[in-house]
Amino acid sequence: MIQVEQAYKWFGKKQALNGVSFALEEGQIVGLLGTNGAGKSTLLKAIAGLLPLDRGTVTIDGALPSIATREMLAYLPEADAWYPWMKVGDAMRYMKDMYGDWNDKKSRLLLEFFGLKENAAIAKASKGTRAKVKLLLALSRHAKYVLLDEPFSGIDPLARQQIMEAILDDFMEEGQTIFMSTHEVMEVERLLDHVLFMHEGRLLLQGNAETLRLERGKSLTAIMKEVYPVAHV
Ligand SMILES: Nc1ncnc2c1ncn2[C@@H]1O[C@H](COP(=O)(O)OP(=O)(O)OP(=O)(O)O)[C@@H](O)[C@H]1O
Repeated sequence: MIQVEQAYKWFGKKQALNGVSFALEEGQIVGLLGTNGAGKSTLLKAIAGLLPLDRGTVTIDGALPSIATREMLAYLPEADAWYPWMKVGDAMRYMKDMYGDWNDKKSRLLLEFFGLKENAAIAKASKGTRAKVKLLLALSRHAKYVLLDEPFSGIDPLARQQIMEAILDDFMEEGQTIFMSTHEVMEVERLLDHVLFMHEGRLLLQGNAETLRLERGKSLTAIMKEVYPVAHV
């Protein structure tokens, strides 16, 4: 279980997290939805063990973020995570060397699914192709928790749908938890088991997706419009 309790983070005077608390059960697809600057990336980095909180705690299966918890987490960052000279195959080998849970068979299937070439230079690839490389690198690990920060950014809408369906049907592993940030609630609505709505460092609403839909008699997309201050949607 990923547990976040009373998380606070400041960057100078800017407060990025303002008392965020939640717990994520295993085996779920969780959406982290929110406005620009809501604190989504900051929260994911704190869980990934890349950014210390100023106050509060993150625990992963009861342990504070450390080298050991990083082994349990695959993290897809918003920024590119490879050296500029790397080809797709170099990035795959780099991740294989870094993480003992790299799954060669799955990485081959993902390579084929995304239509990527091992000898293609990543730096010269389109934004959408680079997003696919990042997804390949994150999903090829046999990690219990997969953190995806804006994973579909730059990928065209048609391909996004196919990728989401493939993640759900073919690439998500038993018991794995996928926690992903996105602005596109309508696109991911069908995928999500659980949802967190963030705004200006706070959680506005969170819960089981189906329960929220039943309680409020509307889609997550409509709920999102309802919970966010109009000027910021
Ligand atoms: N390294 C940093 N230095 C200074 N301010 C930062 C830093 N990282 C984040 N912030 C600020 O903290 C706030 C939260 O940023 P964060 O990137 O977590 O939001 P986000 O929800 O991921 O936004 P977006 O959807 O636009 O990517 C923003 O106001 C941002 O400008």
